Amino acid sequence: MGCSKWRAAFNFGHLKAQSKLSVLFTMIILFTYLFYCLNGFCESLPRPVYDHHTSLPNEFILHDGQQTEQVGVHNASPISLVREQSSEIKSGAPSINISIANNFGIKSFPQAIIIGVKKGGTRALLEFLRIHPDVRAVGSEPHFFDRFYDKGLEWYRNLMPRSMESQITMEKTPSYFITKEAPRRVLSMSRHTKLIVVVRDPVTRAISDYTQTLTKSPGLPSFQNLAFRNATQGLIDRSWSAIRIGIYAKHLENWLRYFPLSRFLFVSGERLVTDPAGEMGRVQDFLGLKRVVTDKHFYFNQTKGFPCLKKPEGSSRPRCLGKSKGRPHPQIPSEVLLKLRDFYRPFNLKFYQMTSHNFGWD
Ligand SMILES: Nc1ncnc2c1ncn2[C@@H]1O[C@H](COP(=O)(O)OS(=O)(=O)O)[C@@H](OP(=O)(O)O)[C@H]1O
Repeated sequence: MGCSKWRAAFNFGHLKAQSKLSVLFTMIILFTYLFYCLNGFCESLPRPVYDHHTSLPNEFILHDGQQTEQVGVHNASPISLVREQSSEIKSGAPSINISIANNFGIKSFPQAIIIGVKKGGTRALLEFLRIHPDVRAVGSEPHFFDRFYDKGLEWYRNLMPRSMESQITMEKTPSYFITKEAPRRVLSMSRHTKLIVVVRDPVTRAISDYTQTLTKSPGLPSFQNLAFRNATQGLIDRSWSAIRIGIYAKHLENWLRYFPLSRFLFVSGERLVTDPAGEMGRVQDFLGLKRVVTDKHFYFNQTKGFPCLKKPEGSSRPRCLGKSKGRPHPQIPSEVLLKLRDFYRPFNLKFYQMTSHNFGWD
């Protein structure tokens, strides 16, 4: 009798230990699975290409003529992100995409793109935006919608940094604004894409553009030699890209064939220098972001002659943009400048009308 009691007690104890063991085992499996998922390994499962537009669940979005159903919301944990650093902000050299391992979140198509204009202040805008915790951006210019479109949307999405549900993905490629096919291509990715254009006085922009080319090719003819088709008649050479890019009204007309004006934000390149916080306020409102980037993030660097960041992302030290941003321009004869101003005036006025915004270049 005593023996059978002891045997029953032993069996019960054995069962208890077994169930404890199985609970422990299940928990180990669960934790391992969770750990792997949080590190992004679950993402290697095949997934459809979809538009990350949280406000439009289950909407059908066009991808180059094909319809793809948007699949639910993303599961992501709110863990702080290590961001990519743009080398441009440090050295002024063309940006190298230094991707620091960050396996949280997913790679989404950009919901907002800085589409132009070249030499408008696009790098400054992107770096200022990257301070915002809800913005994830590619450091380098992907040039997908102009140069690499044949690589396909998946290639493009893979270039994007991982982002959380609450964050927006962005990129900047200023040449999109003047690329004829770009608006149709962006539309086929998502008609909800927000488009930001940083515009600057086209005359200063042209000189800035020329200055950049001059640093790469020091033997370049003078600005006036390139700007005029016939110097004596004062005929401007519109085929020169430095001139052509500044005809903003013409390029915008092309974009407006595909996107409504409400999808655009025009940022003043001049105000981005004189009042970066004010302009950033407009940008954050347009992107539906909390106004996190404010005047406390900027200081005016007298030596550089431009606003710099007090504490850019991933750094505790103040930082200015590199040497290629804010270069001194060559002196251009005043009669050349006058002719250029006359040339651009009607286009500028048209651009003011189209955007309902007077940028004050005339
Ligand atoms: N904060 C700050 N620091 C430095 N530079 C600034 C800043 N804000 C605007 N800018 C102006 O940005 C101009 C370069 O424009 P982009 O960045 O659009 O150039 S690029 O198209 O990407 O090459 C650059 O043109 P240049 O002055 O001709 O070098 C600057 O005038």
